Amino acid sequence: MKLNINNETSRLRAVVLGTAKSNGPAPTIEEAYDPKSIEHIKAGTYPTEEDMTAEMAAVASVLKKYDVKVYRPEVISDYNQIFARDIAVVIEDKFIKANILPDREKEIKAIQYVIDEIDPKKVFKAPSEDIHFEGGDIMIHNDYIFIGTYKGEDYSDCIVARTNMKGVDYIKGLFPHKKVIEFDLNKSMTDPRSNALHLDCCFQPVGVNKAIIHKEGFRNPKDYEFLVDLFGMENLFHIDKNEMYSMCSNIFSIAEDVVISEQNFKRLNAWLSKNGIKVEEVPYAEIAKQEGLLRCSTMPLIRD
Ligand SMILES: NC(=[NH2+])NCCC[C@H](N)C(=O)O
Repeated sequence: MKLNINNETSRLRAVVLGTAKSNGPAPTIEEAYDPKSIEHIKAGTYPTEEDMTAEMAAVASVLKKYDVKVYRPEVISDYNQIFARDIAVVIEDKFIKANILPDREKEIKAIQYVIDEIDPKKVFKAPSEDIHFEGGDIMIHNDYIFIGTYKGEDYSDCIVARTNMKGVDYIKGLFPHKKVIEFDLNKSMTDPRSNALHLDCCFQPVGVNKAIIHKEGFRNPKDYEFLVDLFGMENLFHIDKNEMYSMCSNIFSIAEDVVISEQNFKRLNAWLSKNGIKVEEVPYAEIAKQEGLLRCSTMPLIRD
């Protein structure tokens, strides 16, 4: 398989879509690693395997309709394998295994059969354990690579901060010809409305020249201003903290003019349609309870 990813929106040909099968019983509060899951565990509304499996099947059928080759992870029993995005990242023709949160370490094994189809010279793994990065924080945007990180002094105690500056530097070293820009994100282990868990929870390019953005997700206003200058204010769709909480920035592009989005994102979906982007609506509100959505549960391998 020849990998090819240069941006977030070119026509998709092959993708890994996570699975909710054998997701295991609802975790305890101690086992959870994001504040939105904790909120639902406490409220007794943590999503069921049955509901999440049905939601992911709806995504699989949209991908099938567009003739996208879909790979699913092999099922590891009682293990959360929904968020395929984070376990590796494909940039150009390289497959880079993530150094992920230890709770999620086993997820990569389940796609070894996909990795086996890639030229081993194109498969990378960071050389040391203290280099942290997850796919949800990394976005290729043509000449740029955008990376979400957290520069707070409490990084090592913060389980919602998944990419450190060593991770940023590692990616920089692999792609010296790209402009690698890091963004310092706001994190909260207690309030999901103030937690930009990954970069794709507060920002994502869409269409040809547009993007969805949550200003308050950025710790440093200069990072937000950089994106305003790059995309142009008129091309940005701003979401508020409740929309970030619903994961509005985490839709998934099949092409510059086709996205998969959640059926309840009325304001966003209307803006997309108005801008000539076809919206394939799916139900994904149960998965959203785990602080991830469509981008998080997909890992593109080949785009045009
Ligand atoms: N790319 C993403 N935003 N992934 C979301 C992952 C959510 C998952 N509950 C975690 O904390 O790891």
